[in-house]
Amino acid sequence: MRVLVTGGAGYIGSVVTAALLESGHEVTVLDDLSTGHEDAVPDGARLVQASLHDSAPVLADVRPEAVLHFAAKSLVGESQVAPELYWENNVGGSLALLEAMRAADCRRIVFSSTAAAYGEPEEVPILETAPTRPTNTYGASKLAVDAMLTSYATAYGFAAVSLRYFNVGGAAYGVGERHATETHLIPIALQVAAGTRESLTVYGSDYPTPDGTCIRDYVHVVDLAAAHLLALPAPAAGEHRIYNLGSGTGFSVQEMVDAVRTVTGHELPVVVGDRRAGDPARLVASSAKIHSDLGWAPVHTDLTEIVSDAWAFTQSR
Ligand SMILES: NC(=O)c1ccc[n+]([C@@H]2O[C@H](COP(=O)([O-])OP(=O)(O)OC[C@H]3O[C@@H](n4cnc5c(N)ncnc54)[C@H](O)[C@@H]3O)[C@@H](O)[C@H]2O)c1
Ligand SMILES: O=c1ccn([C@@H]2O[C@H](COP(=O)(O)OP(=O)(O)O[C@H]3O[C@H](CO)[C@H](O)[C@H](O)[C@H]3O)[C@@H](O)[C@H]2O)c(=O)[nH]1
Repeated sequence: MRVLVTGGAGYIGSVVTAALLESGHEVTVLDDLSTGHEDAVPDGARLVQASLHDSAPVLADVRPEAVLHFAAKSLVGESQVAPELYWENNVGGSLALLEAMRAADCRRIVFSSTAAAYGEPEEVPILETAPTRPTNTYGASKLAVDAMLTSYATAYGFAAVSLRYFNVGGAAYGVGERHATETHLIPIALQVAAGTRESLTVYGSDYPTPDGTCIRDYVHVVDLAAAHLLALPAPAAGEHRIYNLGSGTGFSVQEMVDAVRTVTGHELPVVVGDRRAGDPARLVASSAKIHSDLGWAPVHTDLTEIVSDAWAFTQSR
């Protein structure tokens, strides 16, 4: 297929671009390089540096058969203090993209949604039918785009899939997580191991979990890429599917610290700090739906493997 990947210079978008190229797809990346890197775009893909807001001429030129839409702002804390950036970029930008698709008669899309759409869960593992009550503007902006896709499927025959990622980790094809502003646990812990940061602050050790630290569901970016390839041709015209993507296993922050110590051999100084506002105690996905519909199952579920692959990337920089 001829595909357009928005956000293909970012962490997940660049890995999925490499996987698409490997499967024989023709890829154009649209990215404004606000948090991405030109050198992360895999060889073989064309980069057009543009914003989602200016995507119409790009769609008219490329005439893609499908769009994979990763481009977004995704810092939870920032979304709370500067919400306009999230409504403007994630919601306004996605609306501009959908309109550009409509004008170019491209009606197939896979969208990066998030576990943050659910907010504090009533039940774990989280099913797609769980209530969606985001606790931050980032999650709310992604949920708004999910709603947009449902209406574009109904009104305009879009074939759409929202993939709700849980915590993505690992690296592949020589690309990995690399942000000027880093908030995610694995890259921060690896910066400490690499000596570019002094210590890791664990946000709270008084949660109602076995070791008192938060539990998350870590999914390897390679498994995530495989899900995108399966999702791309799956929906019929007029259909909007929503799938969770996680490994189905929860690991605590403390277990992650232990894994990073094992993989890197670094003592990893840790400071126990206050809870971070809006962090649920336990987020674990049920990915049963995508398993039964598309046959997806995560393969790289070992925490050590996720951390090792991210560590190899960190060391390669
Ligand atoms: N990393 C995770 O654990 C995680 C979890 C759930 C969902 N997601 C979602 O997955 C997607 C990719 O996340 P990531 O971690 O790779 O982030 P990233 O910041 O590395 O990548 C996002 C890319 O989009 C580009 N971009 C942002 N706004 C743009 C705009 N208006 N026009 C054009 N390009 C723009 C950035 O330059 C960047 O290259 C995001 O939509 C994010 O919300 C990520
Ligand atoms: O320096 C840090 C960074 C994180 N954490 C903890 O580590 C866990 C993971 O935090 P991340 O920031 O790596 O990830 P989040 O769980 O906050 O966020 C992820 O899951 C969200 C769903 O709630 C969204 O999908 C979001 O896009 C995605 O990055 C949390 O318990 C957090 O409190 C620390 O203790 N110290």
